[in-house]
Amino acid sequence: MAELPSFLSAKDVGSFAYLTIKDRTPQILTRAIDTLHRHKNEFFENHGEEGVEAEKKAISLLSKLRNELQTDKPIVPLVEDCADTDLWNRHLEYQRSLLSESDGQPSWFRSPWLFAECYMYRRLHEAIIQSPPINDFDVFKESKDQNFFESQESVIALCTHLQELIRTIEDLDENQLKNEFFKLLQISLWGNKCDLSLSGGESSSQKTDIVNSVDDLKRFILVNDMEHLWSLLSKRKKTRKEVSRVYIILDNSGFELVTDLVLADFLLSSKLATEIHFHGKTIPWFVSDTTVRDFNWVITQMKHCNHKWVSRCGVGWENYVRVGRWVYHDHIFWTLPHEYSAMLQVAPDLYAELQKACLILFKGDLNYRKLTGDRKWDFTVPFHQALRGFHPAPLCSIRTLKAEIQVGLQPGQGEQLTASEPNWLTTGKYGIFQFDGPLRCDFGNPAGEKDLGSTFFSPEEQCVD
Ligand SMILES: O=P(O)(O)OC[C@H]1O[C@](O)(CO)[C@@H](O)[C@@H]1O
Ligand SMILES: [Mn+2]
Repeated sequence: MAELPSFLSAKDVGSFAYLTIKDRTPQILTRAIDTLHRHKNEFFENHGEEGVEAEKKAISLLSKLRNELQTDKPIVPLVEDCADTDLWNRHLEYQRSLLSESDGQPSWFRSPWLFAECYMYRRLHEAIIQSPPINDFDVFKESKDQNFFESQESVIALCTHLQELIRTIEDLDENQLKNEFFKLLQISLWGNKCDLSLSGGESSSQKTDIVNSVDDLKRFILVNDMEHLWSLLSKRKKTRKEVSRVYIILDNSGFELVTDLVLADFLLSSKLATEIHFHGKTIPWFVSDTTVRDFNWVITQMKHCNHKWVSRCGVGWENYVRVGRWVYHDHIFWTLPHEYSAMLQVAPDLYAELQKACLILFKGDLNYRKLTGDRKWDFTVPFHQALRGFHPAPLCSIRTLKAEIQVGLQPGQGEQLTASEPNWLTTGKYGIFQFDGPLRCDFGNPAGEKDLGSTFFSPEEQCVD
């Protein structure tokens, strides 16, 4: 068997991974320290002197962390006992085992980028939980909320569009329904431009009219498997006897989350799905990723908004959650450093859960890095191959490109882009809908039993009618 390509790593001086570890992560830690400082009075009001002492402790732990990172110290085991501590420390052992004696210890710049970057967010979390009584404080909450408020106009435009669509949805013919599906998919794709870790935590909200920009942006979609998604869901709708679950593995809160919820609403309203299962993060992650608090906060904000259609969305979505047509899940696996090909081994319960889906949508760049193992694949390697056995159900990555990794391109396509735009992989300007899985519609029966790790075929390998 051919050897696997190596991991992206900050040891490649000048690479995007290197610049992230060198510049962006210390900047994120500095902002976290500033945020704690700014909340000092609030900590005092809520907890008295104890709150102020906790703030000092968290700041000193974060400064120490920043120093370890900037001086490329060895990566040390986690100390605080949590549900995931053992898995993290075992993974660190595994990283050690990959190095030869002359390589020394895994360190910030010498480790795989995916591991080092995830570890940074996990250590940041450790600093907070080691500082009671402020151990529940989310240092990124403020910027996530700000992103939502700054995107107000786009949120209004999007909700107005959705409510008008729902009003006439029964009158739409197949083709019109498909066009609307494609439009909302693309809005959800471009919503992924708004993450806050690429900008080092700086504001990155949606200010342009996204509903009317999708046609102009189409030329920036490098892999477009939207037709597969339509074919899968519409076929299933026609033949359906029972539930059709679509899983959305969420990425960023704020505007991106609204685009995902709008898409989720459309999937139910159009009867392309009967249940939506969202997966979020259990801890603050990559600055802007969605936790259960963010999920509930966005819906509540929308419900109380004084704009009629925004509030209509909020009320409807709260109701979907109440009646169980929208289900929110989280799992520690999503904030481990493991690639998804390890899920079956590391989190078999989550793998089994994902097998109940008829389609899984993976939002965002980090999910793509974990799907493909964050390796230096050739641009033309098939997506199916890069997934290395991760096939719980038909799946699609919806991602704007923000890391030096992309598979499944046409021969020459990547090279051409590199020649004309050297930074095409990392600016978020380009996007993909990359699908893997059978186009049969009999998957994802929650009651039906399936073998763990059943073999799937990529669309190229099967007859599609
Ligand atoms: O929110 P997303 O789309 O997963 O993007 C996060 C991306 O931003 C970065 O943190 C930029 O450093 C990438 O490492 C990461 O893949
Ligand atoms: Mn993110």
